[in-house]
Amino acid sequence: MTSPRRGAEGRALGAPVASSSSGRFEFQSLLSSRAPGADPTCARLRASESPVHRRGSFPLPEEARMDLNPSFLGIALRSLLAIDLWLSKKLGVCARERSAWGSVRPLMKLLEISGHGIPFLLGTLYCLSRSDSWAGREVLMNLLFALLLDLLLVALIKGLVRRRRPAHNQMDMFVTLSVDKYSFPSGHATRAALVSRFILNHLVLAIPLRVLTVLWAFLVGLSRVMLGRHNVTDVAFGFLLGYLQYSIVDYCWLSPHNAPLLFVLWSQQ
Ligand SMILES: CC(C)=CCC/C(C)=C/COP(=O)(O)O
Repeated sequence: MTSPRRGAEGRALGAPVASSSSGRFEFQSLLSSRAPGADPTCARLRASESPVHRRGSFPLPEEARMDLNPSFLGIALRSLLAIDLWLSKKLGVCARERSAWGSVRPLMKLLEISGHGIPFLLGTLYCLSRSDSWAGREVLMNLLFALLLDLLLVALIKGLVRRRRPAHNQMDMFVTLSVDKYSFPSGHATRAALVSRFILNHLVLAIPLRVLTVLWAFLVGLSRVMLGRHNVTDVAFGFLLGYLQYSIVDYCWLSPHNAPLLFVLWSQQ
């Protein structure tokens, strides 16, 4: 086995793990591409920049490890991305009418509408206008705040990340915003996680209804991938974001005590 000191010299480190049969092919190729011989310009720069080299010695093993870490992270991220794309394509079985599960597409589109922002916003506004109790108004006001916060955060992240929707997606969605051409994170998944956590915390429901609420959120997320709208990671991150958004709403909970003006104004409508 190569000693760490010898490993830090570059080429020599890669050589002993050259065999792909040893199961270390990627590791070896990673080291080779990092080796001074692989890129002479880079090698010169790295050698002259290294404080250890200036002292006329070899880099310490720790330094070599730090140098390699970003590449391991890069490889891990690229692998995750490749798995994500492969799995998302495999699961996109309702992306088109003639896809393998094309006949289930209408059901998936129903789930899509059930998690859309418009029915939730209109429904909350309607209930607010009909509510005659302060307690009910307080919960609905916070639900409205949660839905608006969700739209804002998702639009912000989609605009920043700008990940394209999967190539197999058919862009035939019901009312979208301009950022909805991007897919990360899934707005349906954030809303499903946020609303279901909100419902579970503020409505007194029998166990079967609580289970149904969680199942609905899960199915909304799954339908995004099956319809080919999203990759798996868009939905997974969406669930996480929606879950965290509820914590923000809970922390900033609006009440007649901390936002009296809002409640007075609304009751005068
Ligand atoms: C127009 C309004 C009020 C909301 C847009 C809702 C929408 C279309 C979100 C996109 O969801 P995905 O990111 O899951 O595709």
